[in-house]
Amino acid sequence: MKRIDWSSLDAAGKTAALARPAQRTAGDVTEVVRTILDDVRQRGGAAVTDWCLKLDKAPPRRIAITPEAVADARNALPPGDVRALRMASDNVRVFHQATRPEDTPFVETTPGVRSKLAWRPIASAGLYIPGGTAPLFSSLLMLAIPAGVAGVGQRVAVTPPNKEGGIHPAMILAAAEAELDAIWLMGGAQAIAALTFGVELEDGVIPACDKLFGPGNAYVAEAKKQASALPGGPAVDMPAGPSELMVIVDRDAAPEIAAADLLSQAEHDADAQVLLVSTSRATIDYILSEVEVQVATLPREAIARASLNEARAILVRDLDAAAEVANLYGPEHLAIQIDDPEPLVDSIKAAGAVFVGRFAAETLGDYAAGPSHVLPTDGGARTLGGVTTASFMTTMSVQLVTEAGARQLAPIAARLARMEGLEAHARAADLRAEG
Ligand SMILES: NC(=O)c1ccc[n+]([C@@H]2O[C@H](COP(=O)([O-])OP(=O)(O)OC[C@H]3O[C@@H](n4cnc5c(N)ncnc54)[C@H](O)[C@@H]3O)[C@@H](O)[C@H]2O)c1
Ligand SMILES: N[C@H](CO)Cc1c[nH]c[nH+]1
Ligand SMILES: [Zn+2]
Repeated sequence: MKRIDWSSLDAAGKTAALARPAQRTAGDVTEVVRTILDDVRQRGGAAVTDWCLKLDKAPPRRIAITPEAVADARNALPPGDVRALRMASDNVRVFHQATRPEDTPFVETTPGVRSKLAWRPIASAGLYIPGGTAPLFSSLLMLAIPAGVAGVGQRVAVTPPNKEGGIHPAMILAAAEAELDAIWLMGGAQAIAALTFGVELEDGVIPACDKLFGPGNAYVAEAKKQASALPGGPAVDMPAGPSELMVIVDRDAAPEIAAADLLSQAEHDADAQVLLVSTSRATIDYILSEVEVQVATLPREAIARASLNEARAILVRDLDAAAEVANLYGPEHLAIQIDDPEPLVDSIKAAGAVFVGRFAAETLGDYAAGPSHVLPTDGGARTLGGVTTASFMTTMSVQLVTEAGARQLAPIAARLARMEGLEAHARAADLRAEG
């Protein structure tokens, strides 16, 4: 872990200290992804199949979420796993139902001129569920449930096959909880390409989707970025790449808790980044030695250690400086483990999700608290929030004008139109002013 003394840095030094590390996988990611997207654009389903075989050793496959498939999946899991999945789904659904945006009331700006904002679901959403190194069925809940609550017409979910070319039973149960009728086994940039262009495959047709959602590794994140830049390409939710966690602690923090939280995100990916920020050098020392103890016991030790190479331990003078670090970095997750955390929470302006207090483990948010864990990485939190039902919706204004309203407002609009030199606009307004 790199150690940084924040108060010794000038502005350029601070920016450099918080720069995201070059991703280990970065090398030729841009070019590889461009090649895959071009190929799928030109050759459609045949190209998707070739890339799936080449990269994931299994052809794309449609898994129907039938009652039999769900029963098999349930039988394959211990009852406690099934209950946990049900509880997580319920919490995600309850949270998203309660936070689904509603139409605003009408606002009368001029007597007889009333407008409101109306929310509408998008028609189709492509949902990418990561599965390269772990089957993240929790991400399925975090995308497909909010999309369903929003009322999206068509939800198309994709996830990579496991090492045996199959699917984890929990993925099927999660799909059933989210009321999906199918999930496609395909991953990486080729899956994003399929959702972008729409393709015909042996098992059926994947439609081109209006907007693509979901987290993923560097290939997936780059593919979403390139797809959205294509003329007429899909919208995308946000950069949601390798996981990030910043933990802010004071001298009273529990080292084993802070260390466990840092490792919980480090174990995601060699490219994940974790940062520790503290007002106390001694606390940083305790936590770093605790990280060493705990990492050696993890099944994904190698991934976590690779991630820790790019971790940061930042000593700050006070909590104002800690807020400065957080707001400059804009972490995907921010955990605040200090005495009296509320004032610091108020000064945070850029984070995907904030976990307040020692009991608020980031892991609870990953699985079961309710809000979606699909959150912006790479500083996206400075301008973007995480996935919500609103991400699957659009607003349109609805404008109602009475005759009396038009008499008052049309002359103003006509005048402004003529000031802009737009005579046809002005005449359309004039006709209303005349009644
Ligand atoms: N920001 C968020 O909200 C959030 C949420 C959950 C997970 N995540 C992140 O999602 C990521 C999941 O990554 P993952 O790798 O386990 O699964 P993944 O599904 O994102 O990626 C696996 C796919 O990558 C492709 N791929 C792998 N190596 C390749 C290569 N050399 N060339 C071309 N394509 C290649 C394969 O086709 C494979 O199907 C992690 O980084 C995790 O931190 C982020
Ligand atoms: N921490 C991830 C988001 O960065 C989400 C996740 C899924 N499963 C476990 N964690
Ligand atoms: Zn996680």
